[in-house]
Amino acid sequence: MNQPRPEKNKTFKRSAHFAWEGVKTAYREERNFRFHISMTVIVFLGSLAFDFSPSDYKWLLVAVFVVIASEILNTIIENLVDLVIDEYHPLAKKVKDMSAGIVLISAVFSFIIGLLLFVPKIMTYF
Ligand SMILES: Nc1ncnc2c1ncn2[C@@H]1O[C@H](COP(=O)(O)OP(=O)(O)OP(=O)(O)O)[C@@H](O)[C@H]1O
Repeated sequence: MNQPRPEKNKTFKRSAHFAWEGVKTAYREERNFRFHISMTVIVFLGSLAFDFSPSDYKWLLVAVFVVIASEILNTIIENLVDLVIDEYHPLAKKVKDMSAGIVLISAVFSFIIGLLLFVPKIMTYF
């Protein structure tokens, strides 16, 4: 398992390549990440049915990126905990639960933004 540490990325292109690899890994391995990406697509397609202003789209982007970024952060923390310890430990539980809490809080934030954006637009149809 012990392999020499890979060389540090020397170019922006190489760094971007490995960063993209990380995003692809999160997509492949994390069901919740795929769920949030699907929700993002649905929300943006849904927004086309309404008269969204540039400011509305700005908030939509913030809501979407907050959830996706916190999902990646949660995945990083879970993997790091598993790397350090593979048996039950109360601290590992604390760290993983708090990490999941980040996702929960950002999902609630995004849900509220979604309600504030979509509900008034939907109401105009009634
Ligand atoms: N090493 C550990 N020691 C103590 N509790 C743990 C440990 N690993 C996981 N847990 C508990 O199990 C829960 C689920 O952990 P797990 O790593 O399976 O995350 P997950 O359910 O796969 O999360 P996600 O759905 O975000 O991928 C944690 O929130 C924590 O309460």
